[in-house]
Amino acid sequence: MIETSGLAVTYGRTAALDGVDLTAADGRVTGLVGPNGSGKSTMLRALLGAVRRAGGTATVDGDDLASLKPRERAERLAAVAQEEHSEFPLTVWESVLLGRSVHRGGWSSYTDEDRDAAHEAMRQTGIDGLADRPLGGLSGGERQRALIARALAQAATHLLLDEPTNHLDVRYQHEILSLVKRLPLCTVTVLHDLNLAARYCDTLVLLDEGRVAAAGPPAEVLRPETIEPVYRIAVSRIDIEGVPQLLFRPLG
Ligand SMILES: Nc1ncnc2c1ncn2[C@@H]1O[C@H](COP(=O)(O)OP(=O)(O)OP(=O)(O)O)[C@@H](O)[C@H]1O
Repeated sequence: MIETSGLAVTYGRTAALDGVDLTAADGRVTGLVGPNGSGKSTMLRALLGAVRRAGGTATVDGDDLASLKPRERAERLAAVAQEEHSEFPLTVWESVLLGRSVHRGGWSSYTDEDRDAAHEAMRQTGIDGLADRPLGGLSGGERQRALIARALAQAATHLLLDEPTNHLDVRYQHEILSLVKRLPLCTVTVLHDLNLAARYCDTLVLLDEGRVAAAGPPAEVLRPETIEPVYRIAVSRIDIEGVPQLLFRPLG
């Protein structure tokens, strides 16, 4: 479980997060949604310990994230950032295997268990056929799946994803999110697409200018009267098989 209370992060004079409370339960997908600049990526960075907190608390399974050593943090939290560019010309297989490095001390070599975990992560994300391809030569969608495979190979108990459907075609958007939903992990994911968020997240946290505008099950958060003032666009909602779906009206 990941919990934050009153979490605050500032960049210089900009308050990127201001008093954010979040509870992400085990075995559930928690979606971070909100307009551009509302603080979603900063929230993930704060959970990874990549930005300093200006206030509040952030815990993973009850332990203060700031107190964890890098290796302990990596054993608990795996992350896929929005854009990752490697300086090294790795193949997909080498990149996924790197997810196992957290379990290896110093220069020790990979074990059969590491290789099995890497194979399984590639199978789950549908990239087994790409093992020998250079990471730099993949399409955006293939690359995204390879990065998710590396995070799965890490076998952490908590997964942090920053727009995992970016670059994916509609079929893979659904495939990746349905995979994420099936994982027995505590997942926190940034999503821009509110209709995908409605379908695959158990809980949503709607951020607006660094504050929580609404939090709860998608059906409660995705109300037109909540969404319209935050995104500044008119919205109609229909519910399909109990899942809210939003239609946005053209501006002007
Ligand atoms: N490194 C930085 N230095 C200064 N300000 C930053 C930095 N990173 C983010 N910000 C500011 O912090 C606020 C939150 O940014 P953040 O990237 O967390 O938002 P976001 O919701 O992820 O946005 P997007 O949907 O556009 O990716 C914005 O006002 C942004 O300009």
